Amino acid sequence: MPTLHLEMHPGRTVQQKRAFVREVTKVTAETLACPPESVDILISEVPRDAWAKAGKLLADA
Ligand SMILES: O=C(O)/C=C/C=C(\O)C(=O)O
Repeated sequence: MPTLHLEMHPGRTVQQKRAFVREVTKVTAETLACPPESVDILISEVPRDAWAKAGKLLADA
């Protein structure tokens, strides 16, 4: 089964996440030719003080 992982900062509403998983599931099922029921999406919310880029925490940028 396709399993998609999304890592992003906290702050999106549940409505935004609901719309995201609905649309991404639809596109995944169409493009990968699999049933929507087989598509899992895991959303992880990583705060800016736990995410670094180029050696710097995003919270410090
Ligand atoms: O990596 C960055 O500079 C920005 C990442 C942004 C997100 O993950 C987000 O908007 O959730």
